[in-house]
Amino acid sequence: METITLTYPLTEDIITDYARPQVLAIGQFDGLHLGHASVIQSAVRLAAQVGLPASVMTFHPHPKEVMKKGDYEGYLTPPEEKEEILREMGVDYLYIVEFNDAFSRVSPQNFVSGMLLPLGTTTAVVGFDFRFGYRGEGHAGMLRELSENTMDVHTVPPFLIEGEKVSSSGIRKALQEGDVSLTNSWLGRPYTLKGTVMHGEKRGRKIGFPTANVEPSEHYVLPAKGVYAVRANHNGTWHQGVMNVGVKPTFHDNVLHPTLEIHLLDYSGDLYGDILLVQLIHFIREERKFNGIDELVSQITKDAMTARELLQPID
Ligand SMILES: Cc1cc2nc3c(=O)[nH]c(=O)nc-3n(C[C@H](O)[C@H](O)[C@H](O)COP(=O)(O)O)c2cc1C
Ligand SMILES: Nc1ncnc2c1ncn2[C@@H]1O[C@H](COP(=O)(O)OP(=O)(O)O)[C@@H](O)[C@H]1O
Repeated sequence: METITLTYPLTEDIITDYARPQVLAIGQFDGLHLGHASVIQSAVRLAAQVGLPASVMTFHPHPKEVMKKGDYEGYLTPPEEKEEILREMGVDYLYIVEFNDAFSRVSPQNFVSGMLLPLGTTTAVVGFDFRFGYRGEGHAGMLRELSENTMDVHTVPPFLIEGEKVSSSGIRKALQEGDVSLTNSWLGRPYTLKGTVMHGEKRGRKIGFPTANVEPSEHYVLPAKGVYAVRANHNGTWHQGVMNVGVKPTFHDNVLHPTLEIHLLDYSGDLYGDILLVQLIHFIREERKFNGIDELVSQITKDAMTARELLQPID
């Protein structure tokens, strides 16, 4: 898969290098959840049927981040992770359109005539609720007409789980409520965060539970405060672990921003400066204020046992 950053209007170089007949799935696709996967898989299937490349067009930064609407909570899948997932899905070209103030004002007509058609899009594949162009005035039903019938358009129906429409907003809400089970079932994989291990207060090792403090590498949607069973990948090896997302009320008052701390169950070594990929597997309990270190340690010991029981053995 090749990743290409696009700006509007397209440059002559981009058109020379990338204009070709292609099947293009278009969307924000934050989360790449099962609904998004069904749109992208439709594009990959259609492309294979007609012998054309399968492409995906997405937008970065997230429009809500740029428009500063105030309800922007972060990414479920930052660009790098999106790229990895799309590569595995068999996508040939990933176009990342730079979303900025000027792009937000491009009309639906100009998006089609200045972006989709010059790239050679023969078929556009979009979700049922796809909106595009200034103020989201464009919708799936307008794409064919705006292309003057030169583009085929496939609209993919909502993906339902137990009668509910899988959506990025539903996943964000579930994560912020600590509902790992719904999050992972709608994503079709465990929610994953990536970050670097930073120095903390050095208390963990003294109480028998060293915890790697993970500073997220991107502006992720953070899970609710609480304790989770996790799997963590360090240099290609998966470990079982138990993570606290919180403000450590036993030791601190008035901390605003939660930190992510992971105790790996069967590990000892130096992780500082290293990258961990952390998969949320189960929610265990809410964070609490304990009456002293002994109570906290006895609870963390129980949490570690619970995590061990909840996590499947790793092959
Ligand atoms: C599994 C687990 C559960 C935790 N639960 C709580 C909790 O409920 N309340 C709390 O104040 N701190 C909790 N902590 C955070 C500990 O207070 C923290 O790991 C310890 O103070 C070490 O901090 P340090 O890594 O900055 O040295 C938890 C930590 C772990 C690993
Ligand atoms: N099983 C383990 N799980 C997590 N970190 C570990 C483990 N064993 C050793 N470490 C190391 O210990 C550090 C955490 O120790 P801790 O005393 O909590 O210090 P800090 O407050 O700086 O996080 C980790 O960053 C890592 O380098």
